[in-house]
Amino acid sequence: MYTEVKDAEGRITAIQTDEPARDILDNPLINKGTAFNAEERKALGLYGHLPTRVESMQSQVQRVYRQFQSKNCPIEKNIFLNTLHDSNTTLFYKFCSQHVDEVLPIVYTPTVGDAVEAYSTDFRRPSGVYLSYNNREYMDEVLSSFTTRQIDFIIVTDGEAVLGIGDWGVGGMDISIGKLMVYIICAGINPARVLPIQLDVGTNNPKLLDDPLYLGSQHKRVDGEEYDAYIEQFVKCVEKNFPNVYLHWEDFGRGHARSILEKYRPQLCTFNDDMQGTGIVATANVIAAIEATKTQFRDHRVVMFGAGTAGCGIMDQILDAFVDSGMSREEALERFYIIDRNGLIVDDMEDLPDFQKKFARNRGELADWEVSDTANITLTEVVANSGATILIGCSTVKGAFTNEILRQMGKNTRFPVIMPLSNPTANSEAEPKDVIEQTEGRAIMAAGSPFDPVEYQGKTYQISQGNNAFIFPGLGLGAIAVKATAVSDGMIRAASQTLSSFSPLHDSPDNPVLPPIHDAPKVSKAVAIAVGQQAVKEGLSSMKAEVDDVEKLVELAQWQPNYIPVRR
Ligand SMILES: NC(=O)C1=CN([C@@H]2O[C@H](COP(=O)(O)OP(=O)(O)OC[C@H]3O[C@@H](n4cnc5c(N)ncnc54)[C@H](O)[C@@H]3O)[C@@H](O)[C@H]2O)C=CC1
Ligand SMILES: CC(=O)C(=O)O
Ligand SMILES: [Mg+2]
Repeated sequence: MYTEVKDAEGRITAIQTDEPARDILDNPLINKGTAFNAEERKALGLYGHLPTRVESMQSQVQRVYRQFQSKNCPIEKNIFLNTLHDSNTTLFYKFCSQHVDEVLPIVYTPTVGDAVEAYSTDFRRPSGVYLSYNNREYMDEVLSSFTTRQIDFIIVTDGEAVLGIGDWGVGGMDISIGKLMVYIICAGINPARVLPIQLDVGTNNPKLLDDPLYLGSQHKRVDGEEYDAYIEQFVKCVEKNFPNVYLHWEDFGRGHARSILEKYRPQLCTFNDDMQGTGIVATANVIAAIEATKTQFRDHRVVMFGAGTAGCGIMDQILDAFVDSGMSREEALERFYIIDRNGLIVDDMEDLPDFQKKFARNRGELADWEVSDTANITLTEVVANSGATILIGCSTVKGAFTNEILRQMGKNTRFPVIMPLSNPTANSEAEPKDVIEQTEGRAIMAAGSPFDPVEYQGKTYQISQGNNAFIFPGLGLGAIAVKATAVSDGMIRAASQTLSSFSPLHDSPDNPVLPPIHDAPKVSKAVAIAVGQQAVKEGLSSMKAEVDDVEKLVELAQWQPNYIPVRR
């Protein structure tokens, strides 16, 4: 056991522990390895357990960097960094904070996708909380065992729709862990106060069902009423054991993501990253693009390819932005088109889910469109007939934005907004190089995963990473800083407007739409302050005292990856 010693304002100033020497070195949250100084080594009984030389943290970081660089491929780097995380968490985050550009693609998209797929074959040690449907009677017991420390954040997944790679069952644990790392790198969430959780309800992935090494429950996914009851049990246990927690849902399947959020949003401080986080980033980009190109919302037509959790989540928020600009909802909806597996969603299609229905186009309005099959109107046809100015992809379909489509976007408008957002890199709807070339360098673009800059006609184009990583860390930090009781639409709008205000497009339409990803920590702090202020304004802060300085609360809630004294 260890306890945090805090000053009057709640900053952690020291760690007090009664653990034996070996346990201290095995506890990643307090271990400093070779950086334990002489005084600590003496007090904690560490002599003999460490090589003689006392190192500075910076010297440790240099060694980590050498070792990191010596790894031959991204997945080896991922394994190396996760091993470091599990042995010395503070050093891991210090290293990450100094090498954000190099580290994010390794602990997050795209490499985390490979780690999820290889979860069972590459398994080394358990990490996070596994809640199995088959052992559901122990759920409360398991969660209550984590109440010895303060938990501010839970990220939970059931692994059904991980990034764009599909159902990876228990391997989804690595996406919960990877996202928490992004929270900590970008927003300075305290790593001792987070809990990654995987709800193991089985898998429908035939490869996993046949794999003798698969580590999850090897049966088809539990669904329907049993699934809903399991989620209800989970939420109740979370509320009971962690009453003030921020509950983040990640990569649930299309059939569950939205219904879970809608059900629990009124009662919990909760957030769905794929729907809401992605929506905030895409909307921020659209707002920045419209402002920078000095156009009006009413001049635009928005096409979404892939009308699932992220796609419709994005369209909901862009719709709100159109309405905020002064249009009626009906007028705004006339400018929206969503496309799924059966082509453009039209109101005479049967069995449309509610989240698609509201964007369905009236069949009569399409009478003069030139299409080859009215029962399946393709993306190419929608882009040509609608005069789309904004094209977004959340379909997982690599290369869906063909050169013909990209060229048509360039014909439709001077500055087309093109966002192939599917992850990981291999699922992107378009290669940035094609987007730039086919639109003669005029596109305002963002992709979901990181891409190298593109050279075109003597100019270098930086490719923005339109990923919810720009938002969820700051949104979460802002919410916990003021002890928010909910994540309201107002807080979401505040996040989107703040991110938009950071857009380099405001200086010139030739600039990237988003700042570089290494600015995510700066952006996250600003987002946190705006979100916290909005929560206070809406009466959603549960702080006992009146809140007058949200910036200070945000700073107090932030953890820094620095060693602090450890003593007996
Ligand atoms: N950049 C970012 O921050 C984010 C990106 N995403 C990405 O968006 C993609 C989708 O994720 P979710 O919405 O969670 O999945 P989802 O499964 O809910 O949605 C995907 C949708 O695409 C449709 N689709 C599949 N094949 C299609 C085809 N050939 N033509 C038209 N539609 C097709 C599916 O029917 C489904 O409605 C993933 O690649 C994911 O990585 C998701 C969240 C955040
Ligand atoms: C980024 C993310 O949340 C996704 O691709 O699912
Ligand atoms: Mg996701």
